[in-house]
Amino acid sequence: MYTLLSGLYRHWTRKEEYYVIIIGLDNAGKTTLLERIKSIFTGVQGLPPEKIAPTIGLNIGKISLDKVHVNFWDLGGQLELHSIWEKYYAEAHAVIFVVDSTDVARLETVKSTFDRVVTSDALEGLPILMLANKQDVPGCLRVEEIKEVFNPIAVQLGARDSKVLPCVALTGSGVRDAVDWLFVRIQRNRIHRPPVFRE
Ligand SMILES: Nc1nc2c(ncn2[C@@H]2O[C@H](COP(=O)(O)OP(=O)(O)OP(=O)(O)O)[C@@H](O)[C@H]2O)c(=O)[nH]1
Ligand SMILES: [Mg+2]
Repeated sequence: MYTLLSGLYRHWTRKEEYYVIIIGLDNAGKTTLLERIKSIFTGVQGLPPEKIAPTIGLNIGKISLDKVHVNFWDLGGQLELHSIWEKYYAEAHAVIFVVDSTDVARLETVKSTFDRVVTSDALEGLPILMLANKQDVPGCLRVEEIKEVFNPIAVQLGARDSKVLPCVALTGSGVRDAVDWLFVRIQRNRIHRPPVFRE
């Protein structure tokens, strides 16, 4: 009886955890986004933008939504760091791919990088959210223009959930919508990539 009750108690009180990787080229605004997510969802002020340096290793953030923990892994975007991303794919439940909407010169590099990400076997079926960041900068690529560029690649996305959303990581505009969109999709995809359960 005791075993049954303690088993039920453990079942009820265990916490579900999901992992989201934040990737994209260097300077896209990934760490700024992570700090903004922390500020919005934990109420604890994240690092101010002027204190954020280029990421070499990994930055971690954790938020709770409806008693579910969502962990964010923000990885460095410099080209020589891209091979490290793959080490996190197997444990990820979703991908946020951040694009610098002002960086027209590197669109081809963004395309080939995104192409490698969406065709990676380890990420197959996972929700992918592309964030068109820095929408506050006059003259930047608008979401519709970015969608046009990435539509040919999106064909390879198959039946998985994917979306392009605008955001301004610097001010937080669009960040809540982005996380809300992702949260619904990772839960919807839980049969294919179940959460981690923590006691
Ligand atoms: N105007 C504007 N600038 C932004 C925005 N988000 C980030 N930035 C700036 O872009 C620069 C790079 O931001 P980071 O967050 O360090 O970029 P990152 O993608 O983490 O870069 P790596 O760690 O090198 O991969 C910083 O100067 C930020 O202040 C935004 O929404 N608007
Ligand atoms: Mg960074």
